Amino acid sequence: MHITWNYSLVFLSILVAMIGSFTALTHAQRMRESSGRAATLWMVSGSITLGLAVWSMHFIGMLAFHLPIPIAYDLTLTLLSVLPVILATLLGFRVLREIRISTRLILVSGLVMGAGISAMHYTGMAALKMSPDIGYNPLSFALSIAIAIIASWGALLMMYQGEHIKLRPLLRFVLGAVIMGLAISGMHYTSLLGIIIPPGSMCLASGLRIEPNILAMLVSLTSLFWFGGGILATLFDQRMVRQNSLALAQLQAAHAALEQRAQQMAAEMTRELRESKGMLNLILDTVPQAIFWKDSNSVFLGCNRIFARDAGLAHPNEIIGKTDFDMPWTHEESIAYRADDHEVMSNNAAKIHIIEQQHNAGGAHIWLDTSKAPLADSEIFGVLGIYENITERKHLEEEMRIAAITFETQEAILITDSDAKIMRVNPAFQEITGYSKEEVIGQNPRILQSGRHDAAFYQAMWAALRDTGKWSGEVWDKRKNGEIYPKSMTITAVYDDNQQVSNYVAVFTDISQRKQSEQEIHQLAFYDPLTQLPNRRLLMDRLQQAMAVSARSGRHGALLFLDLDHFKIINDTRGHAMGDLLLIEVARRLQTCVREGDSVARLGGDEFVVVLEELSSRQDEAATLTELVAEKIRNKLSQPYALKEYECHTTPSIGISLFHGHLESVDDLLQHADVAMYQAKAAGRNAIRFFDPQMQTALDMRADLEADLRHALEKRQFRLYYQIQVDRLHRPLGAEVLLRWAHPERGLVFPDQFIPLAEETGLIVPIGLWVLETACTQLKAWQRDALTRDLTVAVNVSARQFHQANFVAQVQRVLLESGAPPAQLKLELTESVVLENIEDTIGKMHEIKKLGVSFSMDDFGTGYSSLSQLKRLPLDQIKIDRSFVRDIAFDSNDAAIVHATIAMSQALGLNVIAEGVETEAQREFLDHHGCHAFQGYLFSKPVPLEQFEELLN
Ligand SMILES: Nc1nc2c(ncn2[C@@H]2O[C@H](COP(=O)(O)O[C@H]3[C@@H](O)[C@H](n4cnc5c(=O)[nH]c(N)nc54)O[C@@H]3COP(=O)(O)O)[C@@H](O)[C@H]2O)c(=O)[nH]1
Repeated sequence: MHITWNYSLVFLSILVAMIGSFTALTHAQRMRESSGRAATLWMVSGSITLGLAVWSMHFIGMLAFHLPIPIAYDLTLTLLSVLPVILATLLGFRVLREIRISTRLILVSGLVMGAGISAMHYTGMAALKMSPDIGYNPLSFALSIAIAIIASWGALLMMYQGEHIKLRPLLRFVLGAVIMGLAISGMHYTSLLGIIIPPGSMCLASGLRIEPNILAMLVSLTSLFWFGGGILATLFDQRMVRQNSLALAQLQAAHAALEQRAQQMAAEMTRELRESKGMLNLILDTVPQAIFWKDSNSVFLGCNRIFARDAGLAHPNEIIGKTDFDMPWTHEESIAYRADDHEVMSNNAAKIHIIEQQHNAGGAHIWLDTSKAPLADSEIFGVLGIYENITERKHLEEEMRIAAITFETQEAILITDSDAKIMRVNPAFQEITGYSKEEVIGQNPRILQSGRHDAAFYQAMWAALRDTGKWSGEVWDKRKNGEIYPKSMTITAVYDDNQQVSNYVAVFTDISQRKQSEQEIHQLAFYDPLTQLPNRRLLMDRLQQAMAVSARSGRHGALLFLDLDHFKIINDTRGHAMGDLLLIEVARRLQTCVREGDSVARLGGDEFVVVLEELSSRQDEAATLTELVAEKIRNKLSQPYALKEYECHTTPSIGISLFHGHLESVDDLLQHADVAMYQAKAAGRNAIRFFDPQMQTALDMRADLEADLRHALEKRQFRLYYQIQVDRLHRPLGAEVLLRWAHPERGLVFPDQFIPLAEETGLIVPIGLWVLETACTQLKAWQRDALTRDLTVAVNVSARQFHQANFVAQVQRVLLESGAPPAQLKLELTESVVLENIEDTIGKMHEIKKLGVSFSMDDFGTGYSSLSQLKRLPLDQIKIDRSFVRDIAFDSNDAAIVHATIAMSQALGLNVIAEGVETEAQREFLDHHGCHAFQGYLFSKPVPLEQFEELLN
């Protein structure tokens, strides 16, 4: 079908498209420059404007399109065709609202808008309602759509990415509008160029049928009117915006001026504030206390330098935002601080002088005096704290407290001024001296002097104080009651800052007790507690001194060793208490016998030593003088002793050893005197003997004897001799076994020579047992012979042997083992054996008697046993000592003693036997006076067993 064109309308359509595009783009620009609802309004109006521009261009373009058939437009579709383009533009403009418009956004927006334009066009074409339908050349169809999209992109790129093109914005807008207008109209006419309307086609639309030129004019005018309104609105809005901008600029200028002024004022205020803050900080840092302030949550807001230093911070500002738990003090301390904060804030009341300890940053333990107060304006917003480090003060207080306590000590303290005038005394001083402080303050300490020290003593004291500032020593002073007492004192001079003595402090203790204890200890250590005489230790010391003196002076000295004769018997018979009294009296008498420079000592028991000094340079003279003293002593000690109700007698045996310098040792000297004393004893007691070298020989012999004795038993050197005991008709009653020592060199040694030694060394115990065993074995052997079957055997038992704890068991065992008849065994005990621990003796004797063994009291009359004691002993026989028998015929005393002994034995129902019977006269006397059993050389000496048995035959 042939198509013709009205080119005026074509031109008009393109113009409308461009003007509409321009209007729409200005709206789009306003949209971007506005915000909120205004932007939306511009977006909608721009979309409608572009839609209208496309639609008007299409409509005018279609009026320029002439077909040879009548055509009309379906009104509804024609009107509806505007919607796709409006909607697409809305969508495209919405994209353009973004602040930053990227190329991608432009591509999207252009695509949408191109699609909208195309949609509008082909919808508008459909409004023709051609029959058959209009066909489209596919190439022109595609090209039309491409032109719509590409031209839209071009317009938008020009608008929003065209800043590189050096054009004024308005020109860019115009160019954009031209491109957009070309896009719309290009699309339109490209599409129409490819339109295919077959011949015979008919337009079925029944729309408006108005003169196309008039309609074109109407549409054009309406559109242009719209576009003009739009441009006006844009211009108005721009103007408004410009005015607003101007107003804004003015406002901003005013604001800037105001701000500048404000800044000036702020700077000024800041400067002033800085100055005042600086002053405040200066004040805070100058205050000698630590200051801090916290908010209501106990978070630090600030502090001064002292606090910062205590907290270990380099600068006070570092405290801000920290809490106590960030500080170096302990967790517990932090809790306590926060509790104080809370208390202060909740009570709205200050808390002052909280004395507390804290661990500061250096780890030191310090004392703080803290005060806290609430910080408030309209309400409490924090707490202000201030504290002072009072550690020094605390230490001072502590020292003063200690000093005060020290002053209350047990030691007396006296403080004087530099002139020695008493200023202060403590309670201990008052207690020790008896003076109240009122009595002594203002006085000179010399009121305490006892007078025991001379002026030199005090001069030395003051000299020491002057030279060293100190004196200590022991002083004898006087109490108020006049009692003189020793004290241990230290005086210290106190100096002032100018090194001048300001005070003297004397500290002393009463050492009376100590002195007394020392004295007691000394007494115990060096003196015999019973007699108060020097003991062995002190004697040795004095002896050393005496020898030293002798060495210097060349004069002889003498050592007298005394032993009381038979003291043991007195002790045992009269009791130890009486023995003690005797020893005390002996000591007293001894002291009266010597000069002041001489010494009397007690070695122990009944042994005393006297040391005589400075006798003479000649030995013979010294010996004579010593003998005189010894004689005096012997005489004095031999006088009766009245001990309570008893009268006692004793005599001393005195051994003397002279000394001259250090020729011999102290021990040797003592031993020599001891040996001499034994000589005196051996000489019958109550005697005086000087030590001489022969004595030493005897001593050595004794040592040799002891060595031999120790091996005698094992070497079977002992023998038993038997001495017969007979009745008045000379019939054998039995025998006393007597010990002999058959020594290979010494020959036959008699008991007197070794029994005392055996007693001393304890060897008597095994020896005595051997005697008992041998005697019992013999007794048993004799049972086999009628001649010997009834004989008794008497065995001597020594003290040491008898007092063994197991002596009874020993006898029992020996009897059992030997099979000897106990009734024929007789044990001979001496008085000294019996009287030593008499209770034990009686007990043992009873036990042995129960075994069937009998007892004979040996050497009767030589001891000190009393009748009352004898009565208690379970004796069977009394043996009259040979010393009484010897002179029985000549000595009436001995005769009387023997007579009395026999009578007493008879009275007590005891047998009596006499030993040492050597003559017929003695035998007759004894027999005549009632003693009918005899032992002595008259009948036989002690003989070996074989001779004894021969004797029986
Ligand atoms: N503990 C023990 N002591 C014993 C033992 N054997 C002896 N002794 C004691 O030794 C003392 C001396 O004994 P001894 O030298 O044997 O003298 C005895 C007789 O020989 C002697 N005696 C006897 N008759 C006479 C006499 O007529 N004249 C005279 N001059 N001497 C005589 O007497 C001694 C016996 O004395 P006694 O024992 O008192 O009966 C002696 O005292 C024994 O104690 C022993 O084994 N154990």
